[in-house]
Amino acid sequence: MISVDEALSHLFALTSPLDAEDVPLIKAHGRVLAKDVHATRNQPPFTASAMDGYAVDATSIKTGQTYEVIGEAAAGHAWQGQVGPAQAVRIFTGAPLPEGTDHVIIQENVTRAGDTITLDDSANDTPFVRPAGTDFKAGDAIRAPRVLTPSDIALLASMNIATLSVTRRPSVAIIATGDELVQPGETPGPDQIIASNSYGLAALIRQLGADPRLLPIARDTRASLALAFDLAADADLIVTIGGASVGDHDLVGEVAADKGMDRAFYKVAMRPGKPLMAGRIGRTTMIGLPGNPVSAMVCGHVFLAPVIRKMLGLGAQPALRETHALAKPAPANGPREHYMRAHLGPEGVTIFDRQDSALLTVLAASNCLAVRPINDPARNTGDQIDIIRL
Ligand SMILES: Nc1nc2c(c(=O)[nH]1)N[C@H]1C(S)=C(S)[C@@H](COP(=O)(O)OP(=O)(O)OC[C@H]3O[C@@H](n4cnc5c(N)ncnc54)[C@H](O)[C@@H]3O)O[C@H]1N2
Ligand code: MOO
Repeated sequence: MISVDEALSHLFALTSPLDAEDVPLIKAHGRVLAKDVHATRNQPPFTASAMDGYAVDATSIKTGQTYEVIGEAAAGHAWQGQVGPAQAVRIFTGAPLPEGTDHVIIQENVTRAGDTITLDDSANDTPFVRPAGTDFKAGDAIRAPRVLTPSDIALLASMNIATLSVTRRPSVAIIATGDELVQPGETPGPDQIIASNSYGLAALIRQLGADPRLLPIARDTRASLALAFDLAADADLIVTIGGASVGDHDLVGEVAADKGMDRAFYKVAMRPGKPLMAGRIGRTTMIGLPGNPVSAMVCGHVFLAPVIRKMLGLGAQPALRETHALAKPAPANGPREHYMRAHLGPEGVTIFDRQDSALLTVLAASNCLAVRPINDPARNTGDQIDIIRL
């Protein structure tokens, strides 16, 4: 058995970042920027008013000063001309400041009579202008790689970037295996259960920015599994679920070998997730996850997520860990790294008592995995412990 770190290194060696494709800005949210982007203009492109009021020359401002209002500037409608001493231009938020002005007096601070305004004593020193290029300047960069957020999309739009280069979404084929499985919504026989892992993993894969493809459930026969592998052949990543252990009906390893899998490893010193396997079939990486529902989901967070991030060009990093205090004592750990279902709250980390890898209710109640190193001794309330957020 190899360690979790060794398994991850093997998985990173099996995968490379995918190529890039161009997408319109409206489709770019959540995608990974593949090439640096440079602003094509300054923002604002001119010195702009930040308020509704009157544009004047700042040196003229004093209580009681009067100005003749000689024109109007609105957003999208600059006032052309030169503003002289004792003159002002009516101005609105977003309008370019006219020549000869560098200050906006907000309209609340003047008294207007016809075309004359008089400054109140409440006029202050704040210029209420946004100099050209205060937000960004032409040539300023947004660096790749980066998962594009809604804020990034707004900034890219402002930079006048209509199309951008993003990493292609990995296509991930999911093969659930087992005679006992039916799809959600079907009527199970008395000895059948519902395929849950495939749906949970598909959700995780989509959340990570990849495209999950659910294949029909493969039955516990070589022919059915072989057909599923053939259907998955054009995927970037094949994920099988179940059939990975040592039972007579655990055929995934054998059929993958028939399909030419170059196996990188089988079995990892972790709980849950021991019967994990991985390798390459042609150009496609294959990860065989254990069938127990919680095992499959934990392996999804610990292995699948870092692999997908690497394929997206986000680097080869294990799942992010944080350290928090235990809210409750934890028993000693054994010879496998243990990813314990737990809840992180204001009081700290509470590890659930029930850790059976078939309990999806416990997983759903968890918001993190508490990571216990091999042979970690018993821990007390207040001890620091590593967690991975779910
Ligand atoms: N003698 C041994 N038996 C087992 C060992 C072992 O080392 N020696 N390891 C155990 C561990 S740990 C795990 S994990 C399981 C994993 O076995 P498989 O990957 O072969 O999984 P299956 O036997 O196919 O299924 C296990 C369990 O999970 C259910 N299952 C499978 N697929 C799904 C799915 N898509 N959705 C929901 N549930 C699923 C399946 O019905 C079984 O109940 O092996 C132990 N045995
Ligand atoms: O390792 Mo199994 O994945 O413990 O349930």
